[in-house]
Amino acid sequence: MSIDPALAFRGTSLTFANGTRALHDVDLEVRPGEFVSLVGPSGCGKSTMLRLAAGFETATDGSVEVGAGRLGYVFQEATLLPWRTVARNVELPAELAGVPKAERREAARDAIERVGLAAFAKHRPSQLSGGMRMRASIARALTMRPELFLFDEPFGALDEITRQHLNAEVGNLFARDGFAGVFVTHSVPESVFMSTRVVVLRGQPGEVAADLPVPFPFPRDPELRYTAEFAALASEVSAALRGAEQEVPA
Ligand SMILES: Nc1ncnc2c1ncn2[C@@H]1O[C@H](COP(=O)(O)OP(=O)(O)OP(=O)(O)O)[C@@H](O)[C@H]1O
Repeated sequence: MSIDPALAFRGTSLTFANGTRALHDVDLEVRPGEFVSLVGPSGCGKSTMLRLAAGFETATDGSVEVGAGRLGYVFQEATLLPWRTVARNVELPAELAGVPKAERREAARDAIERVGLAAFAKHRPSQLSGGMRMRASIARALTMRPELFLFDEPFGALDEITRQHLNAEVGNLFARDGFAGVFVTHSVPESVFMSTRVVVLRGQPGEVAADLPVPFPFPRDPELRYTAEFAALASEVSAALRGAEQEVPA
């Protein structure tokens, strides 16, 4: 018996009201237990795909199906409220959803613990590093126990070491919780390290140019990055990306 996809784009196209064609006839399924990275040239529609999955945009042709389930969304910016502590920021989605106080405090405590921020729960965002703010943002999404977890280039502004730590931590969360993940990035090594599949898009309008499985088991050791198998796959993704960037837009 096949499992229903957590997310499916079926012949999906989106043209914005101003005439910009962002996506053209995209077919992509993400199943529970898959972590799919989207890479592609700037403007090829990666963020638009996440916004469609979250219901912030509507397809102009084809459909976007999201399996019945809870959604987590982590943005490029941590988007924390500066006047609230980490704990109060993390409990905000549950608060807005009307979850009773004791229950949402417990969920926030658990999520903060899991991203390694327990000692900073009472700090305000301005007292944290960029990496810690992003951890808080991930914890906030975790409180909703997402079955589909969307990441819009969350680590682009971080230094390389912090980024690699967070790559491994999100990988551990994925290995433990088994959500379906969709992760937008401009980094080829990050896409390979994080994913069970890398989807390369070309634009504009955005279309799927390549879909490459990544066979390494989870949890993944950061040292994986220095193996020959990893280098071979990363160079395959880079080649597909170079091909996608050279194509003349329609
Ligand atoms: N609300 C909007 N109205 C009109 N055009 C839009 C809107 N949002 C995005 N676009 C356009 O749609 C195209 C796809 O944008 P999108 O942000 O999805 O690309 P992206 O691949 O995520 O880019 P980047 O890698 O630079 O973040 C771009 O040409 C962008 O300018």
